[in-house]
Amino acid sequence: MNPGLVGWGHCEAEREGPTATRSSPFPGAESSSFSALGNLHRTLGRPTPRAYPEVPLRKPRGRARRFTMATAGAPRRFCRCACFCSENLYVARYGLHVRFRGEQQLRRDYGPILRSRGCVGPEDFQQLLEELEQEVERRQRLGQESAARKALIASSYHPARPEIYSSLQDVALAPGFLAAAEYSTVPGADLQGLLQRLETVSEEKRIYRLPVFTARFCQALLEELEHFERSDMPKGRPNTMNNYGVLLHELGLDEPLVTPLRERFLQPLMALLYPDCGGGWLDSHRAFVVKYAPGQDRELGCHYDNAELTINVALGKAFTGGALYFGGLFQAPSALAKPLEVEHVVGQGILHRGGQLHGARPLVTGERWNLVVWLRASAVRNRLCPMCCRKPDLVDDEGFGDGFTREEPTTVDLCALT
Ligand SMILES: O=C(O)CCC(=O)C(=O)O
Ligand SMILES: [Fe+2]
Repeated sequence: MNPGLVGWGHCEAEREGPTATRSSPFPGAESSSFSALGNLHRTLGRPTPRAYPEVPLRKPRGRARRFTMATAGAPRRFCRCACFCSENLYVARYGLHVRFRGEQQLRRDYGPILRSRGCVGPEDFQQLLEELEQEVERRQRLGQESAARKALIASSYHPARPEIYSSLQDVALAPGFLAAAEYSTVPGADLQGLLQRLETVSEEKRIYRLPVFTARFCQALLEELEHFERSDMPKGRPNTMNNYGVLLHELGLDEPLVTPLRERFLQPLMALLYPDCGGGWLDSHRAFVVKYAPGQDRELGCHYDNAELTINVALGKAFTGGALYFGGLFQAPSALAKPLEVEHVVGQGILHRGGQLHGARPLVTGERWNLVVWLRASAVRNRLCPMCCRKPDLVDDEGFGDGFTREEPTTVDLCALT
C-alpha cells in the first residue's frame, strides 16, 4: 500500500510565549463583551477573516497506531511565525491590540484611535513606544528563557507526585474517554457512532464534552501543581491573561503525559470530530494549566486560541462560577451575538475549535484549575497563520515552537510496517 506518506500538506504553527498575549489577539481579560470584541476586531482593521484553509482530507482508517505517524530520521524542527514579535501586541491602558513595526507605522495606523482612547500628548506616545519596544524584546527572549527554565526544573526540582511523570497509563483515564477513543480507532468508526459516546454541547458550534481523567488522577496532578507552585522554581506563565498557570512542557510533562494523550487518544477522536480543522493531522501542542482563585485571576477575557483545536479539562478543586462562554468563529465576528455558557465539570473536558471565540466568566467561590491543551496541525497552519491571517513567516524555535514546520514531514504510517 501507499506507505502513508500521507497527505500531510505542510505544517507549521505558531506559539504563544509564557507570558505573551499570543493566544488572545482579542484581549478579553479587560473586555470580555462580545460586542466590544466585534468592534475591536473591526477597529484594528485586521485582514479579512477567512475560513480555515482546506486540508486535503483523507478518511482516517484503522486502529490507533495508524494515527501515530512516526517521523523518519531526525526529530522535526518546529517554528513560529515572525508575527509573534510584531502583531497582536496588547496595550492594556488603551484596550488595544496593535501591530508594531516602528514609530511611523504606529502613528499612521493607530494615531486616531489612540488619541480617542487617551493617548494625546507626545509623552503619552513616547511611553507607549517604549512599552511596545520592551514587549517586542520580551517576546524575542521567550523561547530561550523558557528552555532555560525547563533545564533548571529538570535538574533541580523534586516532584511531590513522581508517578505523574511516568508514562501515561490507561488507569489515569476515565472509562468513557477510553471507550470513545477506542471506538474512534475501530475500522468503520464514524462521526455518528462517536457522537453516541460523548455529549454534544452545541451541534452548531461543534462543542463537545466527555470525561477525561479519573478523580484520582486529577487529585494527584493538582497536588503536584500546587507543590510546584510553592517551590522556588522559575515559572513561565501561559500568557498575559493567566498569571498563575503553569506551562506543562517546562515542568517536563509533555513527554510522559501530554504527547501520549494527544497521539493515542485525542488524535483519533479529533480526526472524526473535526477532520476539516486538522483533527487527523495533529502533530504538536501547547499545554498549560490555568488557575483562578480569589485575589488572583478570576476570569478570562474573550479570545481565540492559537490552535486548530482545544481540549479544556477541569481538574478541580471545588468552585462555583467560572463557566466558559462561546461565541462564533473569530473569522466571522458578526456571529458573536448570543454566547453559549458551558459549565465546567471536574474530570471532564470540553472540546472546541481553536478559532471559536470564548472566555471564562468570573469565579464566584473556590479555586478552579484547568488543563488546557492547544492542539496544532502543521498541515493546516503552515498555510495560514491564525494570528496574522497570512502565510506564516517562519522563524526557527525551541520545542514545538508554535507548531509550524518548514517542510512536509516525512512520515511513515506504522500500520504499513506491520
Ligand atoms: O479558563 C478557562 O477554562 C479557559 C482557558 C482558555 O480558554 C485558554 O487559556 O485559552
Ligand atoms: Fe482559550
